[in-house]
Amino acid sequence: MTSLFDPLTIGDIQLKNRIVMAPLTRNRSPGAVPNTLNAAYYEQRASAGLIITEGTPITQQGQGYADVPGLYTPEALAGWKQVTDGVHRAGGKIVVQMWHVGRVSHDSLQPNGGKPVAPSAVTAKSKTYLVNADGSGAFAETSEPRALERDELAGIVEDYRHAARAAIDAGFDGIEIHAANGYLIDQFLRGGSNKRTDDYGGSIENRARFLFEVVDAIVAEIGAGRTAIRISPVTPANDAFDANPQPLFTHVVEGLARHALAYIHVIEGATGGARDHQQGDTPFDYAALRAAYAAAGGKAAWMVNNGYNRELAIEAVEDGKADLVAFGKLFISNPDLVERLKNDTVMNAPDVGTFYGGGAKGYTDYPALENVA
Ligand SMILES: C=C(C(=O)O)c1ccccc1
Repeated sequence: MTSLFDPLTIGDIQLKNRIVMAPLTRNRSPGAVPNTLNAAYYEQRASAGLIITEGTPITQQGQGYADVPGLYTPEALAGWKQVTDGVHRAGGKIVVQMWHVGRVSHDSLQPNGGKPVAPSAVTAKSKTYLVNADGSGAFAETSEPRALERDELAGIVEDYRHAARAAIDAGFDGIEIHAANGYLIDQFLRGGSNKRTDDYGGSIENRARFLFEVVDAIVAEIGAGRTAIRISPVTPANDAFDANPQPLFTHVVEGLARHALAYIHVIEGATGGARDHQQGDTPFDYAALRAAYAAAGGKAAWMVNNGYNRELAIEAVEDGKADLVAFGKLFISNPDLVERLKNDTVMNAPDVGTFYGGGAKGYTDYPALENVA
């Protein structure tokens, strides 16, 4: 029987276990440049089978929150090289989550203070995180976006391709395309945010077109075995909504089956919330989604996330419902989570007040077991 603690090869990447550090925004990279504190934080967690970095914007246009690390300047790429070197020295594997926030942004973060971009000029009922002149951080209403012109889309696909190449050159073992949580790619997918009347809007096929163009470009650049994707079929995060998610995401995974990707990462339910959250008339059927992916020839590892504890995670892998389980908050407060799960030991409780912004407090100062008196 397969165990959560067994090794696994996903695409071109060999993992020592099936426990994944989920992408976690922490807003601790001023100037969008990863720093030595970030490197220490990730290195502390290198016992994970796989680390997925926090969301990392591919361009300034794709930046929606203050002090998140980018993937688009030489300084940031040098900073990421520090991170990947440290994780590899500690025996870990790490992929970067490539992020374009679309409408979930603020004019003050955009090039020349312009409007954020989106499939349509529909403002997200959401907030983003800004850092004030005095260094204090605060959440602010997202700005009204402008609709992307059709002839701008190829340029953004090129930005994803270019960033994927830069990520591999910075030492990452692969990349995860952020297609979840109401950000740009998800905005194209969902009917609530995509009101386009061209061939990128309307039908499910049209709304998924941009996603597949991004996936195809990245696979062509770095190979399918280093490419993965995160989706969130029913999350309401960042005002994401679609009235009929099952056929929409069935079409998405059937299209993804064309490539031998490393993994498919699925957020079950509302991100950070109820696992049984529902959008549309019927509960979402995750088993049917995976079955549709397999029926279309998909062979990538299946990663699940949201609200998993030790028991649920062990059961999901043993029952064959998942190949990998991603943990978020538990990895924030337990750098040695793998050991704690393996030995079923006590866990450090996460300090919600230090999730976003700040320094070492609530970031690199959580004790590992050997440091617990
Ligand atoms: C990248 C994020 C996501 O995927 O939801 C995020 C951004 C800000 C705060 C929490 C999470």
